[in-house]
Amino acid sequence: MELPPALLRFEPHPYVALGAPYGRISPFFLRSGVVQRLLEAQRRLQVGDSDLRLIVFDAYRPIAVQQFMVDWTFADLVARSGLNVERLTSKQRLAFNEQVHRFWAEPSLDPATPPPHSTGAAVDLTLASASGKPVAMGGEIDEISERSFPAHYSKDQTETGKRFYRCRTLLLTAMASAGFQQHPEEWWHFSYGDQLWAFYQQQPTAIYGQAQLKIQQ
Ligand SMILES: C[C@@H](N)C(=O)N[C@H](C)C(=O)O
Ligand SMILES: [Zn+2]
Repeated sequence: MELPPALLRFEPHPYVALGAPYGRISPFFLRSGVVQRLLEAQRRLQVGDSDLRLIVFDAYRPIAVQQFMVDWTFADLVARSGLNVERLTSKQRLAFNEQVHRFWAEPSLDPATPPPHSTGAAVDLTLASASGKPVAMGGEIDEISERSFPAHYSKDQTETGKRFYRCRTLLLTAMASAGFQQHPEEWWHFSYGDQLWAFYQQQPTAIYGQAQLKIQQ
């Protein structure tokens, strides 16, 4: 189902804005059981601070979009390093690929290993103020750096570091209380019922495989 209005979303959607090939499929689709849990996570969050909300950055990702984002991230990393993508040595190519795949799942077409977001059970999100402004979390969503590790600020004793860590902990606590599993290296990525969730929650199998979406007319 599409995200209900009670849950905020980033608009324009960041990957649609980059030209990712969604066709007429919504990037804000999620399994209805996952949406119910997100609403529960937002309720739990607001018990502690009624001014805070969840804001969804990304949800459903067809495999063609996963491939597009892997390629886009690779090209972006190379460009930021000042190198030319056409002139990379195989060693350099391998090193950039490693960085990309530390944060992005393989766009696998094998139904036995669906990328998390292709299941409709994974969501990238953050906290927002009551007016919908994203809260500073000490790093951007999708940032390829150690700042993305959930515990990055855990030992930072500066006032800003402590604030970032407190906000990340608020997000994690609300999401975990509704049954979500956080990605071990991405503070913004959570899932309920996919393979990553099953692995860390010690469940025998995932609940959800790759989602087969019907295009909305
Ligand atoms: C990088 C981020 N947007 C993300 O979703 N990462 C996970 C691991 C994925 O690609 O499924
Ligand atoms: Zn994600």
